[in-house]
Amino acid sequence: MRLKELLNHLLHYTMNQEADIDITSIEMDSRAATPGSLFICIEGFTVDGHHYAAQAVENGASAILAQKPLPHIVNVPVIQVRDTKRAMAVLANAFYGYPTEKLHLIGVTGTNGKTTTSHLIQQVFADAEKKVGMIGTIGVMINGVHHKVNNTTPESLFLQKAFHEMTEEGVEAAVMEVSSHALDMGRVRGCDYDVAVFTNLTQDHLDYHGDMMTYMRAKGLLFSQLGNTYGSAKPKVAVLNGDDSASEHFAKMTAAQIITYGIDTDCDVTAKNIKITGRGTTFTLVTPFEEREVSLKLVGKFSVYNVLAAISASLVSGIGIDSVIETMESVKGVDGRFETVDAGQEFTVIVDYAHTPDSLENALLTVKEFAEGNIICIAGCGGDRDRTKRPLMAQIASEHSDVAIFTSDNPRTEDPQAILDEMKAGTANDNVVVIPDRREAIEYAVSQATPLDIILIAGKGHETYQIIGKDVFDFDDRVEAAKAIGAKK
Ligand SMILES: CC(=O)N[C@H]1[C@@H](OP(=O)(O)OP(=O)(O)OC[C@H]2O[C@@H](n3ccc(=O)[nH]c3=O)[C@H](O)[C@@H]2O)O[C@H](CO)[C@@H](O)[C@@H]1O[C@H](C)C(=O)N[C@@H](C)C(=O)N[C@H](CCC(=O)O)C(=O)O
Ligand SMILES: Nc1ncnc2c1ncn2[C@@H]1O[C@H](COP(=O)(O)OP(=O)(O)OP(=O)(O)O)[C@@H](O)[C@H]1O
Ligand SMILES: N[C@H](CCC[C@H](N)C(=O)O)C(=O)O
Ligand SMILES: [Mg+2]
Repeated sequence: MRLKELLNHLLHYTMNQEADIDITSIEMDSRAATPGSLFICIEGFTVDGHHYAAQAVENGASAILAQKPLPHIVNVPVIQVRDTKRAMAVLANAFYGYPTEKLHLIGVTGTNGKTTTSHLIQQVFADAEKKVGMIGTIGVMINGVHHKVNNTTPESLFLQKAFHEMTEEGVEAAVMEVSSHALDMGRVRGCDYDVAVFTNLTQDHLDYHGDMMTYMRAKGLLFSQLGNTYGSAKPKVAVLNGDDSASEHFAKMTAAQIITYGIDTDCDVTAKNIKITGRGTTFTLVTPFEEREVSLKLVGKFSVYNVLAAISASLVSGIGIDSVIETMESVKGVDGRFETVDAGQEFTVIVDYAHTPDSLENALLTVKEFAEGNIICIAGCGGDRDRTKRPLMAQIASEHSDVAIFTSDNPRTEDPQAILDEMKAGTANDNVVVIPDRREAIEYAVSQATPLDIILIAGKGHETYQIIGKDVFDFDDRVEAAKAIGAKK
């Protein structure tokens, strides 16, 4: 695309020189710049991309977009705007041909359940033989092909590129997790959502947002961004959890139509007669049109919420109810979410991604519903993350288990023992054992387990690494548990 044509999409900018050049890629990392690139300087949390403009030019970049003067760059055009991140969202969208306007785009936000709900919706579309894409914690999937990502919701440049690839592959619908960080940092600006789903709001990420009200407002941006297309054949829909009071705020923030789901309050889509066992969950689904019996392989009340959210989003997306229910009944689970490890042992081992107070409590209460022996819970709290959730998670772990083992979960640049001390301060219960090394913690849990016991290994789910300092080591709770079971035999 010609640079001038691209810049036509911006209202205001200044330029140090006239240039009629072709732009073949947009990059925000100087190391990826090549001849033909427009390099965008982003002020990050760790470094300032403006310092890398010269390196981008050395690597061949044909133009630079900045929000500060760069007088030392004279050989290539320097375009200056007020806010490069905002401009990047506009330019990436234009460069890739406004891909989300060609997709049925579903965004899922909330503290817990985004990955699970997104996977359920994705599976509905795949089973209905629609080409589908997905973006989230576990990666980017385009027509069943997996690509790794660094963020649950990537930067606008990466997002628009992924959507473009989806349209090139003939994808009709895309479902994505929308994190509060992404909403706050403008990563999803310009995404044309058709359906926005809210799972729930409980404590997390207060290191970033500061307080719950600010955290909630960030989540609300998804609903205020949901387009207003009255009279259109394809209305925009907000799918809200009626049992969570934050939905009242989101309902006010959107001009879209609203459908509510829930269990405890009067909602459009609801579940009654819920029966939970260790092997699955059954309930009666009630929609505005009919009642249907549903039998899930997923366990726990929280799973019913995710399923109701996914059913609502799928129905408003035009998928027939028979097909939607068939998918819900067939889904065995999501990678690292309530995943059982079976290495021939007589006790149960469950690996789960609960890393917030609410999700840990839900996971443990679910285990309690069917536990016949002791519950042994392994829990840890991430370093360089919300410190205020540490004592809360510790208290929940010890209160709802017979043995609580506190261990490391990605200590990152913090001292692992200091994180454990902050956890330990949250509980006076005497059923707590502190074992900083996660492998040893798992070995200890396995050594203590007797038939009928349940070990819940929380926090890392699908993760296949442990981050200590800045180093990333191979580590998979499922593999470690199987090894420990093998060694016990
Ligand atoms: C705090 C935060 O959100 N950081 C994000 C941010 O990184 P940063 O600000 O540190 O970037 P930086 O390293 O300072 O670099 C600034 C600029 O200089 C450029 N640069 C840098 C070095 C160089 O040699 N050349 C160069 O051009 C970089 O490419 C970048 O454009 O921009 C990066 C690129 O988009 C993100 O990957 C990174 O997310 C980090 C990994 C992260 O951990 N983020 C978390 C807090 C987050 O966003 N989490 C949510 C999920 C939460 C949930 O699941 O509930 C998420 O959506 O992932
Ligand atoms: N609806 C829910 N309500 C409460 N807890 C849930 C819910 N769904 C899942 N969980 C718990 O939260 C954990 C994480 O679930 P999931 O990965 O789906 O959430 P997420 O919102 O994508 O998390 P992240 O913010 O890390 O991407 C699960 O392992 C489970 O313990
Ligand atoms: N998206 C979450 C994931 C946390 C997973 C947990 N294992 C940890 O490292 O704290 C975060 O980045 O805060
Ligand atoms: Mg997720």
